[in-house]
Amino acid sequence: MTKLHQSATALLSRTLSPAFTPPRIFGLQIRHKASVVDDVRRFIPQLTSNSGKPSYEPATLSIRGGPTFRGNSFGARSDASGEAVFTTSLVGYPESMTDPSYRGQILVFTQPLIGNYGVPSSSARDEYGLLRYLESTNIHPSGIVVGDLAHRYSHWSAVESLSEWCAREGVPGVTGVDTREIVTFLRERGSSLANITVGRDHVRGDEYQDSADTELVKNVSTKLPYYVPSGYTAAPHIALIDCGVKENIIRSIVSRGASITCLPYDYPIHQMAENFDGVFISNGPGDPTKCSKTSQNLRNLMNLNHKIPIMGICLGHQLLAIAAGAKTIKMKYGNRAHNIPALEVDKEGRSTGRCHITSQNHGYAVEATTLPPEFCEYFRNLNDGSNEGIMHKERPIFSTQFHPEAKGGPMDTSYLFDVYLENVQEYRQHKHTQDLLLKPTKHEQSIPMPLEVLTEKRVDLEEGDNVRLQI
Ligand SMILES: NC(=O)CC[C@H](N)C(=O)O
Repeated sequence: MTKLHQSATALLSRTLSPAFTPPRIFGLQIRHKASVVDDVRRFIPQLTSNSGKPSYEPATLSIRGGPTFRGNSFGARSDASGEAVFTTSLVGYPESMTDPSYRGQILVFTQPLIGNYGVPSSSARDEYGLLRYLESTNIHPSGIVVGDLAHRYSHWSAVESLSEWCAREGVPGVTGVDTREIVTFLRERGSSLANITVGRDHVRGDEYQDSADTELVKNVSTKLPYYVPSGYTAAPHIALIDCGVKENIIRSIVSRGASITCLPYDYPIHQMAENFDGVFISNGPGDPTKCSKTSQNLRNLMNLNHKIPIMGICLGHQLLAIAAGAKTIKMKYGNRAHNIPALEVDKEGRSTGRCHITSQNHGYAVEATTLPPEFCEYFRNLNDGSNEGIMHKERPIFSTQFHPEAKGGPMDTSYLFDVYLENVQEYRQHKHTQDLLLKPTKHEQSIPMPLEVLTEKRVDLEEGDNVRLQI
């Protein structure tokens, strides 16, 4: 059993160490200043007209080389194009729609009634300054398809209807179509490009745009580093490579007592790693092979620093696997659901007997057979046998295809954040001991502040950025 497996087992039954009790004092964090990317062009086609008022007109969903489904529009009066994918999740449409990993896709919900509990505030923040209800500030799919849109909604947290929200965000929706038939087609044929047209029929010559052709990760990643404090003065400090991070990933880390600096997806982390106690790679949209800058930086990091703990989720998992030398494939129609069984396996690939119900949203997967000998599979999908996680056999490095931070659940695998922070704490103690041995006079306070280090070392920060990034 590796150390990671041992600590995972131990963590299932134990409570967190006092160092990780939730903080009580919280500093103001600056994510809202540094990470808002509203100057970035969304991947949606030109709006035909967008009054901000919901449109209820005849609308179509047409699949390239496949059928056209006629229904009615809701949300924005605009056309949309993108890869049509489906999710079988029963709840959590506001969270799914604000997951940056859906950027540029047309999202079909198989749960027939969508919108019945409305949409919560997109500006409410929690004690960490993180969005309280949503995974990012914007809707990311280019269009939404539902069987039966609920015009009336009821929930204590709702501030608007699904249709009003989509209209405000410039995202069109189609309702009144048979989503069972759409999904049957997508399962047979695989995820396909599709168009939504509002107020008119789809005509020959309407182009199908493939969001994979755009720089998806670049568009959703933070443009500048920003800092999210945990509230502790001497908290462990994590470098999070933001490929389109979901708010609840950040929350899952800071609520466990570590502070985070979120870095742009192409940040040369290997040049900076000694300033952090751990590295985290987030989820994100698109094909992982298109994000080669990030996987190259990770490869350099793993070559240079043999001890730093690393954890990745979803796209982060795929990028870590690529950095290690493995290959990824495009799946036929992907896995998007909140109830997918992932079996834990040991170094020899045998079941440990532990199976978790997991939340997922991905169209690519790591080919476990291509992993180098120093890595092994960590979890495996019990439905289709696809890879669900990898781990380094000796070093504190692991990643999962599923989402341990899933909101609103299932929470089965949230213990993996505890495993990661345990690794971080251990590494930090090791670094501290080394420091004392090498430089006995060094005091903890001399650890450079993230911003000092970032502004000093990052050459392409623009003048004045450090002013915006006051901590
Ligand atoms: N949720 C994610 O990070 C998705 C990863 C990747 N874009 C995929 O579809 O496989």
